[in-house]
Amino acid sequence: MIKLQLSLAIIKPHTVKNPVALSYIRNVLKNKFVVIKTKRLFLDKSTAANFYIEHKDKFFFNRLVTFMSSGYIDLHVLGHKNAIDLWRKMLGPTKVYKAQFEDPYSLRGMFGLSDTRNVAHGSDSLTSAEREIKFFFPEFSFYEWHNSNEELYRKGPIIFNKHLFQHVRKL
Ligand SMILES: Nc1ccn([C@@H]2O[C@H](COP(=O)(O)OP(=O)(O)OP(=O)(O)O)[C@@H](O)[C@H]2O)c(=O)n1
Ligand SMILES: Nc1ncnc2c1ncn2[C@@H]1O[C@H](COP(=O)(O)OP(=O)(O)O)[C@@H](O)[C@H]1O
Ligand SMILES: [Mg+2]
Repeated sequence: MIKLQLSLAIIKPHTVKNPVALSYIRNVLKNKFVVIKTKRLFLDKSTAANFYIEHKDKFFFNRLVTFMSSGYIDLHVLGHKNAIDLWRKMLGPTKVYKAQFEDPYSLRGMFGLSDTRNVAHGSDSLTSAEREIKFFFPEFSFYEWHNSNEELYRKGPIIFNKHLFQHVRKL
């Protein structure tokens, strides 16, 4: 038995504004993952800076923070037995030319505009997934997830609620 792992996906502002990319990506999320939580936010600069604090000394930090607070973002907590690696594999390489050259049908290969505007974010480890989910969903209980919800989502039955853009238990 392999338990569902959680990852955080963030659909970045330029993608939320692109109906073709957004509907393609939503279709992937809905069909390949269990979507546990979804919400749309407009970040202010200081929240975006806190989220990306590990990059504070990089040359691209300022443009990254400005970009991430330039429009709505969609947050999705994804469940899958291999959620972290699978979502990052679907994203493809961080840098747009590398993505286009090495993995043209990855999401970044297809929809990336630049190294900053590279479609979406994905947690890169178990530790960062937990930090990032807590960052945007402070009410999310990891205790409850591990002790009851994980099994309920894994064994089902679940249905997809398209208004919430979440899978929910079928009662
Ligand atoms: N000090 C720098 C500045 C830029 N670059 C690289 O140079 C390329 C072009 O970057 P940029 O000017 O940032 O492209 P933009 O189209 O302006 O994209 P964005 O602002 O969305 O990042 C990118 O591969 C970037 O990683 C770099 O390696 N070192
Ligand atoms: N060389 C770069 N030039 C511009 N922006 C960058 C560059 N590297 C990373 N970024 C931006 O910072 C974000 C975080 O970087 P990083 O954590 O290294 O990549 P990833 O999102 O693939 O985990 C990237 O998704 C991208 O938006
Ligand atoms: Mg990263």
